[in-house]
Amino acid sequence: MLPEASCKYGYEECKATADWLLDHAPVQPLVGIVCGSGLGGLADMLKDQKVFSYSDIPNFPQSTVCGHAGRLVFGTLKGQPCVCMKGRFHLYEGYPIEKITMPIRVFKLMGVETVILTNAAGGLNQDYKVGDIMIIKDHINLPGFAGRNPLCGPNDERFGTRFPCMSDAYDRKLRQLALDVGQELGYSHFLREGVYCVLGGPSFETIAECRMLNRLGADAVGMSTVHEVIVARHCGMRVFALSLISNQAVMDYSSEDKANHEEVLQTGEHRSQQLVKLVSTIVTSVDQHRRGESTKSQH
Ligand SMILES: O=P(O)(O)O[C@@H]1C[C@H](O)[C@@H](CO)O1
Ligand code: HPA
Repeated sequence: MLPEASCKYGYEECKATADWLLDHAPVQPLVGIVCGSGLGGLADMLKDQKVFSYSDIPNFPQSTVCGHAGRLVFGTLKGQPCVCMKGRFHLYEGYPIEKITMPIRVFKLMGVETVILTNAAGGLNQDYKVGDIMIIKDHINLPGFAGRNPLCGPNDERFGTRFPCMSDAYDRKLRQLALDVGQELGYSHFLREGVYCVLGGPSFETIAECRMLNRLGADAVGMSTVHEVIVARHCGMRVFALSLISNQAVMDYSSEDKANHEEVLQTGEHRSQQLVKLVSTIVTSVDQHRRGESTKSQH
């Protein structure tokens, strides 16, 4: 008998949701995008959209956070079929961890091969500025240290192996592609590569916590993404993730700065155009990349 939590958002529920969406969606997506706080504008880049409210999708959780609209958008980007979550779920909303990550498994069951995740994060690295975009090269799953991992519970082999590797979580080729694309677009001066640390939230970090996280090797701190990444890698999807440095984490006792959600949303608005351009160019290049790879493998 399986523990109750693992049955509620298990394979059958994810499959039912994926099948329902595929029945109603205009395209079968190959790329899945998750929009971070204030970054919902990313969904607007899709053409020929079909939009679903989360409340109309069977088994889907509901968004409760300002800056997360709660809509799933299907469409194409230069012919590449995509699905975009305009609104994600966080631990602090009170959802069980397997519910937060359920949409990622739905992506997989719809045929998504590459997942692109975005978030807003506080900058811990003293060289970072507000408005920088950090390509995530690795993460620290701090709740995981205390046993909060979305893969806890019985493992369903239909999704993946019991003990997935995470040292290669963030696809190296996609990271390089993003750096190349960023350079071509003239974004190198605000493009970084670093380590993202997830905390449970919803309270922002204390000064001592920020100092500790920075010493542990984190460049940015946030409240999402890592759980989705773990689930996406478990079921074999390629992952690329970006943090928008929406605020400087407060590291100094003489500082008067205070982290707040309004600033997070504002920075999202300011960088929205460049973020959309960067992600859309990456998505289009992912397709060329994929075609190139499959052409190569045929020879
Ligand atoms: O969904 P993300 O990680 O972008 O949202 C961040 C973390 C909190 O939800 C919120 C704090 O302002 O933004
Ligand atoms: N801390 C945690 N999460 C965040 C922050 C932060 O400073 N900014 C945006 N999301």
